[in-house]
Amino acid sequence: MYLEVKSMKKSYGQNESYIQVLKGITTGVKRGHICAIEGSSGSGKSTFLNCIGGLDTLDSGSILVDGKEIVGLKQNELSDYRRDNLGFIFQFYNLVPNLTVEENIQVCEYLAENPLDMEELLDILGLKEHQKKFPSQLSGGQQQRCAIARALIKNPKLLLCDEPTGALDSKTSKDILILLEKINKKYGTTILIVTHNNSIKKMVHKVIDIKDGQISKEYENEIRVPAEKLEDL
Ligand SMILES: Nc1ncnc2c1ncn2[C@@H]1O[C@H](COP(=O)(O)OP(=O)(O)OP(=O)(O)O)[C@@H](O)[C@H]1O
Repeated sequence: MYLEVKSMKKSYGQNESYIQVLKGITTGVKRGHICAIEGSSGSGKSTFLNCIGGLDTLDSGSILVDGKEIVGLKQNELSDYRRDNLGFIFQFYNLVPNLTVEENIQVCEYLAENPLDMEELLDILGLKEHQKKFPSQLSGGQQQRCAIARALIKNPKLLLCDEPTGALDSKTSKDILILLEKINKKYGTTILIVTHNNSIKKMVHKVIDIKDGQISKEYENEIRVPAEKLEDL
């Protein structure tokens, strides 16, 4: 297993506002797999992803990433972990508005020890002709491709995506999913995708269904549908 989560518990607030969000999640994702995390609104999907990404801390439990325990790391160790291992993609692209596409990606390139080739990445993501543009001059899909390029330039081993197609139309969503599939094949990136969309479940290696802070169902797909063939996105 590339990712191993054991008895993950997480709560927020105190007294009347206390809420136990994750109630002891134990699961794992194999190296190089794409995994969909699904569940109804408020079930704890983003919290689960944020804890794995070191953006939030657990109450108790363990998270092993490539055999390394990340629970209990100090802030600077967590920053190193995120910098060296992780890429993040969110529903809203979080690009820096006064930097061009190229510059938005370069910000992360400088932080990386072994960055991917910028030209190759721009080519794969269909961004070459847009590299000198600012985010406001791009469509939603183009902005998301830029956000993906920014997450990928450092060649992260683990890519965490929170509703990556949540703000996109069906055609653009498919393009983004085809790209994620391509990246997974080409670089062997392990990818976690939080999603509300039932179609995405068909293209992934594994599905984890979270209900009320617990895993209600998890399974591996024996046959995967290529992103290109997905319907109802
Ligand atoms: N920082 C926080 N402080 C207090 N409560 C929080 C915090 N973050 C999340 N929650 C609560 O935890 C619960 C789970 O939230 P989470 O965002 O993980 O759910 P989700 O399954 O990703 O939902 P959605 O699909 O709507 O994004 C919700 O009830 C939410 O209000």
